[in-house]
Amino acid sequence: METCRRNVDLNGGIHLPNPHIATMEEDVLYHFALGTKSHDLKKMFGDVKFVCTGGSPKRMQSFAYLLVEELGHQLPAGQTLVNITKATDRYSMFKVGPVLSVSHGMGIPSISIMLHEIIKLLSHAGCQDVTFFRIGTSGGLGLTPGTVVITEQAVDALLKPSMEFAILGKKVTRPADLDRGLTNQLLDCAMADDHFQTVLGKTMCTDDFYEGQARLDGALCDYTEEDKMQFLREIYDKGVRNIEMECICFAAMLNQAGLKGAVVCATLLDRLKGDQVSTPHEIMSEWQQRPQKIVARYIRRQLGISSK
Ligand SMILES: O=P(O)(O)O[C@H]1O[C@H](CO)[C@@H](O)[C@H]1O
Ligand SMILES: O=c1cc[nH]c(=O)[nH]1
Repeated sequence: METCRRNVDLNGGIHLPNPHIATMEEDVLYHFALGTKSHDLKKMFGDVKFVCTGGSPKRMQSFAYLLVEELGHQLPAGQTLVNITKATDRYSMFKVGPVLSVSHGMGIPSISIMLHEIIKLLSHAGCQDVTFFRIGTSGGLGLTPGTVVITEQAVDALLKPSMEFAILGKKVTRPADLDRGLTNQLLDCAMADDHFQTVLGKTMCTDDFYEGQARLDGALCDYTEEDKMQFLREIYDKGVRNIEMECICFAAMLNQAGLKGAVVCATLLDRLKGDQVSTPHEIMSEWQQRPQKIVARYIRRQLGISSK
């Protein structure tokens, strides 16, 4: 079942809900160091069908290399993938066939800027039927660390399934629904012989890693351990299975733009058992690859590439 509205322009491409863009002589995508006059966006990006995003520039680079293998993509002899946004250090962006792998930084302001510019980029490029994925990390609730959570509903830090934007000095509330059909198709990409679990759950999005996520180990804290545990148990009882810092904005912006997307995150710890992220780097790096594997399988299926 599809739960999001679809938005296409008369040519079947991505329709921008902002009427002002069509009146502009040039659109500079400042944080990507790209633009409609300086670059042939159609030629560079016209075939994009999937946008995969996550906070860390390096993670998105390694995901791009995973895709090179998974999609059987041929790189010219001796060449490496190019960071398309190398003229700026705000975000990194790699293209592997029809997939863009882009970093979004940490938190809502950072992912919001990236999404504005990537949605405009895809529209300028005339892309059609693009699916978005946030491939991330999170703190789990009551799950074995390393478990992958596919978000069935994004909620804000007050458990609301919508995002409040402050626009022209007023609160504007936008729904943050994700596409149920896509979520279920992703769950179907989890394999019985995966050595990790993949589950569906609500994902809470906060504006802060420490007090915002009920941690006791930030520089500031004026609540007790009992307060913390009561809060975490309460949100667990309401279906929250992981906490991160971008999903509500990702879901609300895509929803508003009529685009479909999914959020797939590895859990790095069980927040019912602690606050510090202290698992050895190699183990965490393997956990971070788990959502990538699920999404890569989905993309392979969509492209009709048989399973290995
Ligand atoms: O999923 P990634 O990009 O790792 O992001 C998660 O990790 C960061 C905090 O460490 C936050 O941005 C949170 O959402
Ligand atoms: O606990 C965690 C771990 C990763 N990312 C978060 O936002 N929280």
